[in-house]
Amino acid sequence: MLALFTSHVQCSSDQVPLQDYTCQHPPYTIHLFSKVPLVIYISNFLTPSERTHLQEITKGTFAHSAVADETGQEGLRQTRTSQSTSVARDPIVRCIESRALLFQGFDIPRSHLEPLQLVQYGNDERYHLHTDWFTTADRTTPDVGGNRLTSFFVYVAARNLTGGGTNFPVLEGKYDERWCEFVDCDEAWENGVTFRPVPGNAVFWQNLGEDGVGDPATIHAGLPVTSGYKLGMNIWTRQGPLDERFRGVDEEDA
Ligand SMILES: O=C(O)CCC(=O)C(=O)O
Ligand SMILES: [Fe+2]
Repeated sequence: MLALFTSHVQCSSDQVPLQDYTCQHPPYTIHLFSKVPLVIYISNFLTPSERTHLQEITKGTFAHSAVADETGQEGLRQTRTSQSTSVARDPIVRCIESRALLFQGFDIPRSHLEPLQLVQYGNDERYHLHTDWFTTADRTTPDVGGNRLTSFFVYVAARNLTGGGTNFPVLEGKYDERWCEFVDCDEAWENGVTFRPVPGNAVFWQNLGEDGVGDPATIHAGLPVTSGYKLGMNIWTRQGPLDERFRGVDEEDA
């Protein structure tokens, strides 16, 4: 979460020319996993060229991820050993933002999105059980748009990856074998559900109930990467608009 508060706009000189770019959404496929909480697995949410672009524009910008403790203090914790970075907004990133907004209907403005966050994991790195919604009032003030209404965790890259699935211990497993393409069917029944980190795919879920209260059933973890490399991306939608201070200035909004 540190990234949100140190968000900055970078323009690397080796960026591809974007003048001729037009935003086109890929024909992704949705698989409704759970209605309450709402959990949807999405295939082909990102195109291969978007995945490459995200890696190129964030090269060399990763720092150890910070998490907030119960008192709302940011700190480097053993709970999260991955490295993260905030993604600067450019036309391709804006296209991915638009897709995430459209996925949720026509009613959510761009100002409700936090800057996209990339998270990378090497060997033995993980993110222990947590919720994406905050439990303390000082993390959900109006200037940051309140709490996190929804999350997408998008798999951007996987190189020689074993482990590294996204585990929801409270969700119930499924019986139909077709789920095994998206869910780790070797996971012990009592461990809940582990989504497979397939590059381009994503898991979407709703953190808050209709009453705006955080749903404990959305607790999840990034399981340890037992070999290889995993790169993911958080797209978090707040309940309301974030201040420019946290979102970064967006010329297109002017
Ligand atoms: O790495 C994952 O699979 C999940 C990461 C996550 O939950 C987060 O960054 O909030
Ligand atoms: Fe998370």
